[in-house]
Amino acid sequence: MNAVNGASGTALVVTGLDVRFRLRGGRVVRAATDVDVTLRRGRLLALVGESGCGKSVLTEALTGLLPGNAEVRGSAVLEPGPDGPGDGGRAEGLDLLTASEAELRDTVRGRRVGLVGQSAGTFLTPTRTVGAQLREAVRFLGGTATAEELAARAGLPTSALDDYPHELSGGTAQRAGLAVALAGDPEVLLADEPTAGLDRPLVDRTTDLLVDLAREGRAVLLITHDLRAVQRIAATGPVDLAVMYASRIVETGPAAEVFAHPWHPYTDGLIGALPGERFEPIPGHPPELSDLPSGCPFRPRCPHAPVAAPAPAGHRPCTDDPTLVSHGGRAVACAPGGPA
Ligand SMILES: Nc1ncnc2c1ncn2[C@@H]1O[C@H](COP(=O)(O)OP(=O)(O)OP(=O)(O)O)[C@@H](O)[C@H]1O
Repeated sequence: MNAVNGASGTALVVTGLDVRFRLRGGRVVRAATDVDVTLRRGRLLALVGESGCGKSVLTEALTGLLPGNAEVRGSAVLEPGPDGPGDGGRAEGLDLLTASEAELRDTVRGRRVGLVGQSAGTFLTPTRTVGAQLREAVRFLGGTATAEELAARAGLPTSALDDYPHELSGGTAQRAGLAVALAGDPEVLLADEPTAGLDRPLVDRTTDLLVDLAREGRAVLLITHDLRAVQRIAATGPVDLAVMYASRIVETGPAAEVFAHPWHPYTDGLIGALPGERFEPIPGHPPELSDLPSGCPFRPRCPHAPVAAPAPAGHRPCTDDPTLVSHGGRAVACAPGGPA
């Protein structure tokens, strides 16, 4: 195992991703708007934002699992693997948004892009042991690791290989799901709320594992509501942060830097709401994605918006522009708290 050993560089580049759901009656839900995200080998990208802002839709778009009423634009290029062109001999990368279902099934899902979901244990077949299912996943995906090696990699006790899924605790089931996701030795790992429902020590163990998997050379996307968990791993790990609001990324950058100096007022509000920080919730609610305002969707909740007083000393005036702009290794929309 470990086709990814110590790899670095870009693994997956999402550019201008738009996802819209057309509903009966003509209503349109904008679940992703002009999303730019880069996953790098050797790093974990934590994607945070309030419920319903479009985080899961991103992973569904990347794995070709969006429902039939979705309209998708943009690109999501899976770069050639760390060992060169690899699957299909492609040197130019594979756009996951236009790849055929057969290509995604036969060369991408599980093999190059692994998926870990919430309650990972629930997708395991109830009538077969975890070990049997792990061995089958390795065979099917053409992996080389043994079930025991995968268990060790995912922090799953070897004794759990003889258990049936219903015999696993929540944390052990989550690690079983992680072991299955690693069966094809994917270079990209998408983890959507993998710590939901776990207690704090298990949250810490799971997030530490994901950081370790990134350190080995994988590109890891962690979607979570748990900003506190991200703050903890950001202190020492190779962790980037992307903050999503109302279908748009509003700020990205190295997580430790963003936590120390958030530029976007929404990022500042999320961090300020943490226990140990100001512990103040952001007033108001996110807008309906089927009724987004023009300009900046955060404007109605923003303390720096034009309706409020003129920009306080040391802050730039609100631009009402939701476009993400790069500043060095970071990018931010508007940024009243950002670089002058
Ligand atoms: N098939 C669908 N048809 C219509 N709207 C959808 C569909 N799937 C998702 N949505 C909408 O897209 C938006 C984004 O959903 P998504 O699940 O990505 O949010 P999220 O940020 O992951 O939320 P949470 O943190 O609660 O999981 C939501 O408003 C959701 O209602």
